[in-house]
This record gives sequence, C-alpha cells and structure tokens, in this order.
Amino acid sequence: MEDQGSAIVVQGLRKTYGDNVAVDAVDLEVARGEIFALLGPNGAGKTTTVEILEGYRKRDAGTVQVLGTDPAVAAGGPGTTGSEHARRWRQQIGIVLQGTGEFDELTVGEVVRHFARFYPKPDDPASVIERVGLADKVKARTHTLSGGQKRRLDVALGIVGRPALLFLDEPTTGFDPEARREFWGLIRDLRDGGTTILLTTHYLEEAEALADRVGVIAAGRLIALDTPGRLGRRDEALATVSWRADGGGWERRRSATPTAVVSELAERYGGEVPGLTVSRPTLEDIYLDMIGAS
Ligand SMILES: Nc1ncnc2c1ncn2[C@@H]1O[C@H](COP(=O)(O)OP(=O)(O)OP(=O)(O)O)[C@@H](O)[C@H]1O
Repeated sequence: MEDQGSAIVVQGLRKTYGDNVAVDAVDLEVARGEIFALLGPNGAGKTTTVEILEGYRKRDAGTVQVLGTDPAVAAGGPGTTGSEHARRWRQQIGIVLQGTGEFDELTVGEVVRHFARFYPKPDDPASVIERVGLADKVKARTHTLSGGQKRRLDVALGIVGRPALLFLDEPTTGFDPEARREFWGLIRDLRDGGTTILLTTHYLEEAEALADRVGVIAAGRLIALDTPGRLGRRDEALATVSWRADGGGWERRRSATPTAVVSELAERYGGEVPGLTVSRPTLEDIYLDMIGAS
C-alpha cells in the first residue's frame, strides 16, 4: 500500500450480469493526485466499474490494482476478510455513494464525529463540517437537512478519514448552482492536498471544471479517454461565428480561422457586428456526438 505508482490500474475489466455484459475490456489508469471523471449515459457501466474498484462488486475478468492492492482480495477473498491489510487499505479510501445523508435522530456533528473514530488519523470533524458548508447545521438532526445538505454530509463522511483516494458518485446531484461552485472549490482543495479523486457525473460542466482527465463509457466500453480540452479532438474543432443577418434571423459560418471571419465582418459592417458570437463545441456537444456515434 506504500506503492507510489498509479492510484488505479485496470486492465481488461469485464463484468456480466447473466447475459448482460455491463463492463467489457476496460483499461484505465488514474495517476496519484489526479481528478479523473468517468462519464457515460445511464446504464453505461460507471457504477459497476467504480464498485469493483471499491471492492463492493466482483469482476468476471481483468486485473485491478487500487492503491497497490487488488480490491477483490482486500474486500474479502477467502481468508482475507477483516485482515489487517484489508482494514488499512479501506482506511485509505473515501467513498461518497449516490446519497443517503440520513442518520435517524443523530445530529450532523454527532455523525461526523462518529465516523471519524473509524480512522487512525481522522481530520478534525469541526473543520470538515465547515469545509462542506454545514457549520450552521452542526446541531441539526440529519433528517431535517435539505437534499443538497444531505449530499454535503455524505461528502463530509467521505473525507473525514483523510483518504488518499476518494470516490465520488454523482456528488452534486440536487445542488443549487452556488453550492455546486463551492463544492468544486472543496474538491480542488482536496486534490491540491494530494488526494486522488475518481468522480462520476452527468454534468459535463462539472467534468470540465474539475477533471484533469475524463473517460467516456458507453455500453460497457471505454470509448474515449483524454483531457476535457482534447476529448474527441475538441481542440481541433471548427469555431462557429454567428451574427444577426440584415433581414432578421441569424447567419452562421464554421471556420478554422474565426478571427479572419470577424475582421471581414467588422469591415463589412463598419464597426460593431450585430449579435456577434464566436463559439466552439462544448464538452457536452462533443460528448453527445460521441455517445450518438457509439
Ligand atoms: N445488480 C445488478 N444486477 C443486474 N444487472 C445490473 C446490476 N447492476 C447493474 N446492472 C446492469 O449493468 C449495466 C450497467 O449499470 P451501471 O449501474 O453500472 O450503470 P451506470 O453507468 O452507473 O448508470 P447510471 O448513470 O444510471 O448510474 C446496466 O445495464 C444495468 O442494468
């Protein structure tokens, strides 16, 4: 577990449920200190993949190393359940599942302090509560929290053990825009502190804002892997220049040299070009093309 290689190495991963091949031939490597986002439509195989990495599901084929350990072994191969090695491995991993955030009559402070006791070197519960933006809810019973606040509590529980590797499954579902921005700040702080983060999300702007690299899974296969800026050769995509046409409506021109197009238009209009915009495909445009093509 002291291995300083990649945080996650997956080769030839396959998982079937009866006749349904949920994950097939997936190769993936996540470097230490990286934020990696796994994207893909509903049912693509993201949760299955992530739960195999967490040691909660068995694979049918392939090799997996997570912080230098095979999660299938750490999570309970014969004779290994509850072993010291497995316990130490699990203590280095933080998991934020698709939310629960409710703990009967316990308060936020009680729950976070309780979870902190499971770890050898936990973070200060009060500071964690503050960082997830629940300082004013420390004495609130968890069932009184709003949906977004419950997700924040889930995140607090995922990070209180100071994990080396944090799994976040659709962490900001139900967050308002301001809470989402705050959450992104928290995730970046964790990364800057050395935490490796594997994130699944359906929000493309979240992947763009956070991820060093993204992987796209469709129908169980990894169909693309790159930085958000380069995914699907996005960096080489043509720009679209659009402006309001003389007779109403819009004119559009796709171009590899949009500056030249804008100069030409500026000359034609003798100054301001009405309604001028220059845009390039968003990560969402690229992603949707990719998913459609696959
Ligand atoms: N426990 C299970 N038993 C049988 N089939 C399952 C099970 N879990 C997942 N599947 C199937 O495996 C495929 C992948 O599901 P998975 O939950 O990994 O997708 P996902 O990418 O996480 O989707 P979502 O974005 O909706 O969370 C789907 O076809 C799903 O129906």
